[in-house]
Amino acid sequence: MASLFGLVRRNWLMFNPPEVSKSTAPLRFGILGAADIGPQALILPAKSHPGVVIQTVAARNPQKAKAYAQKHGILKVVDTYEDILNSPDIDCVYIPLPNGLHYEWALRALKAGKHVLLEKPSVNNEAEAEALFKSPLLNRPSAPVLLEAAHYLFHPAWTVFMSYVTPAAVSSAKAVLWVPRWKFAADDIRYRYDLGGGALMDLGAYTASSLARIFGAVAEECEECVTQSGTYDERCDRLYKARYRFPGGVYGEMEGNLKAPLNQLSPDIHVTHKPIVVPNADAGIDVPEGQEVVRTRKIKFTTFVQPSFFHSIQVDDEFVLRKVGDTRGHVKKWTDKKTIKAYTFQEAGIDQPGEAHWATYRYQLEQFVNKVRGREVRQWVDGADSINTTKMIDMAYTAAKLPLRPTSTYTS
Ligand SMILES: NC(=O)C1=CN([C@@H]2O[C@H](COP(=O)(O)OP(=O)(O)OC[C@H]3O[C@@H](n4cnc5c(N)ncnc54)[C@H](OP(=O)(O)O)[C@@H]3O)[C@@H](O)[C@H]2O)C=CC1
Ligand SMILES: O=C1OC[C@@H](O)[C@H](O)[C@H]1O
Repeated sequence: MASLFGLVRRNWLMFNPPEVSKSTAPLRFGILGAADIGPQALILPAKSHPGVVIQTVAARNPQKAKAYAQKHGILKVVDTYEDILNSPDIDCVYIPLPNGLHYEWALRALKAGKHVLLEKPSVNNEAEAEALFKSPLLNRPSAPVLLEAAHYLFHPAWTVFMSYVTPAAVSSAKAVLWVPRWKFAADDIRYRYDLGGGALMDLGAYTASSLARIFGAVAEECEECVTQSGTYDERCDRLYKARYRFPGGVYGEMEGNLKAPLNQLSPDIHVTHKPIVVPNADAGIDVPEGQEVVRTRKIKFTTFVQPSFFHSIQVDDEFVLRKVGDTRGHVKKWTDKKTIKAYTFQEAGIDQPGEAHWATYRYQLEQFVNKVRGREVRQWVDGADSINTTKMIDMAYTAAKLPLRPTSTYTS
C-alpha cells in the first residue's frame, strides 16, 4: 500500500513539480519548435531547477508558438528559429526538431555560441555525427556544451544497474523497447524518411546506446537485422530486431516496436554474465585459504528508459565455492537474488542531489547545467558515445538492407 502511494505521489509530482524561485542569473533557454516532447523533457524539469528559465520559443507558425508559450508559461515568442540563435538573451538552445534537422540546427546554434541540448538520436547517421561532434566549434577555449539528450542514462537507476554489470564479463544482453500502437499517426515524423524517421532511429537510439554501455564498446558488426516498414514510406521501419557481435565474440540483441500490441509491452534489458572469480570481498562468505568463489550473474532491468515512473532491477547471482582453479568440482553452491530500486542517488548511497519525483529529464538537466557552469559532472554522454550510437544504428540499417538516413546538405 505504501509503495502504491509512493508511486502515485512520485508520478503526480513529476507532472506537477514544486516550483522554485530562480537564481539571480539563471541560464536562459530557447526552444526551437513547439514540439510535443518539449514540456516533458525540458519545460517541466526547468520549473524545479533554480538555475534555469525557459525564455523563448519559436515555431514555424507564430500562432502555434504563441499558444505553446501561453500554455507552458514561456516568457517570449520570436518569429523564427534563427531569431532564437541571434538573441543575446539566450544562453542555451533545446532542439526537439525531427531527427533529420538536428545536424543543421545544432551546428547553427553552436556557431551562434549557444550551448545545445539536442534531442536523441543526435543526428541522422555516423557521417553527420563525426562532423558534428568533431566540429572545430567544440574545440575552442570556452566552446559551448553539446549534449545528446539520452536522458535515461542520467537517472540513478541506470547508475545502480551499471554498478552490477561487469562489461568485460558480459556474455549476452538484450534491450527491448516498445511504443503502444496507437501513439503515433502513420505520417508522424517517425515514419518520414526525409526527416530521419524509423524505429531504429527513434527507439534504436536507446537500445543501441544501452548495449554499447553494457558491453563497454561499440559493436563490431550487426550480423542480422529484421525490420517491418510503416505504411507511409517503406524505407522507414516501424519494428526492428537486430543482433550485434561485440568484441570478444559476444552477442547483443535489441528490439524496438513503434506499434506494439498490449501483450508485448516489455521495455526491459536482460544481461547475462560469464562465470567469473570474484574478489573475496564480493563473495558474501569467508573464503577459506586455497579456495575461490565463482559468480554467474543475470540482471533484468525493467522500464529502463522511463525508470522515474516505475522500475525494478533484479539481480540473480549463482555462486560456486571451489578449490582454486578447479573448473570441474565444487565445495558448495548457493544463490542470491535481490530486487533493487533507486529513484534518488541518496537511496543508492550516492551523494548526489535528486528527488524521487525527478524524471530522467530533470536529472539530465542538473548535469547539463553543471557542465555549462563548469561544475563537477557525474553522468554524461560525450561525443564518442553519440557517434557510437549512430554507428550501431547505421550497421543495423545496412544489415536490414535499408538506406542510411540521408546526410544533411547544410554547410556552415
Ligand atoms: N527524449 C524523449 O523522451 C523524446 C525525444 N523525442 C525526440 O524529440 C524530437 C521531436 O519529437 P516529437 O516532440 O515527438 O515531435 P513533434 O513532431 O511533436 O515535434 C517536432 C517539431 O519539429 C518542428 N519541425 C520543423 N520542421 C519540421 C518539419 N519539416 N516537419 C515536421 N516538424 C518540423 C515542428 O516545430 P514547429 O512547432 O516549428 O512547427 C515540431 O514542433 C525527435 O528527435 C524525437 O526523437 C521525442 C519523444 C520523446
Ligand atoms: O524518445 C522517445 O521515447 C519515448 C517514445 O515514446 C518515443 O517514440 C521516442 O521518441
